[in-house]
Amino acid sequence: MAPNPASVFNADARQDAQPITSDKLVSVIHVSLEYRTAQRIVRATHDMSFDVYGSDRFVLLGPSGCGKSTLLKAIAGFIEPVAGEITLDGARVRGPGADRIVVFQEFDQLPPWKTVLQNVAFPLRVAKKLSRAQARERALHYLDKVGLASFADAYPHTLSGGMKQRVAIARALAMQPRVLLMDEPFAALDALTRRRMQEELLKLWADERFTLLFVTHSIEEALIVGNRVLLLSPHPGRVRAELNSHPYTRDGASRVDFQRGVERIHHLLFDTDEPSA
Ligand SMILES: Nc1ncnc2c1ncn2[C@@H]1O[C@H](COP(=O)(O)OP(=O)(O)OP(=O)(O)O)[C@@H](O)[C@H]1O
Repeated sequence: MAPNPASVFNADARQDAQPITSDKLVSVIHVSLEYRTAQRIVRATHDMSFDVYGSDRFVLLGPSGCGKSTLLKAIAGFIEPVAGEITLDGARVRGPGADRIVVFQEFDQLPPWKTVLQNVAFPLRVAKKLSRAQARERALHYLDKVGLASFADAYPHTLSGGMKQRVAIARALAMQPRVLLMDEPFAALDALTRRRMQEELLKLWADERFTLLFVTHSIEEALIVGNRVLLLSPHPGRVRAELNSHPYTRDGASRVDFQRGVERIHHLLFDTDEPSA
């Protein structure tokens, strides 16, 4: 992808908005993805390229059908490209692995027969081969990070949607993946909880500096969560633009700046007459 993408904000803000590190972690190189059914072939993405750097909060943003989820599944290793390749640390992605963990939108991603602690600890024992005590310790550490240490013995059905998503995030982070993949993780939450979860995610990121690849169709969410935002157009999904974002504060100037960013992205996504960057 272009090394110097446009900034949605003013020139001063741009310094904040470059990739966080220079370590190229995930590369999507001329990737096309398809679904084949008995009746037809659906091309979900066409010739897409971009790079995600270590500690990036990289957002895929676009309207329904632009292939965001498909792309995330391909990076997770569940779908193989029909053209191009995806690499992680320079090695071709050939299937799923514990180095890429996905958090989905659905609240039912936690086995209901396991407690919160067991939900977080179990994959650590299986995939990371930690002892029971080590897994418990690490699970409790990440449950504490998401504010749920006191719910360790609760079962998922007793938790709110936001709490379930926090458990899913703790479970993913506890695995310490190379990339955390999130597919509209807050889309099914009410607006207030969604906003709080976005802030909590940013706080977690500030503590842990994990690499995040986040899918959303909300422009506001993309600007809040991401430091880099890839805009996609649909049918088939293609890269429309890559933009930098930057952390914004609650002061008036920042809010105006934010609103301008939202409008600019809206224009880039939906108007055929694109303004120059
Ligand atoms: N299992 C499937 N079989 C056939 N076609 C599919 C399948 N899943 C997705 N598609 C098609 O692939 C294209 C991309 O879908 P995808 O779900 O990746 O888009 P998206 O940007 O994530 O959309 P949304 O925001 O609505 O989830 C769409 O045209 C969709 O109809």
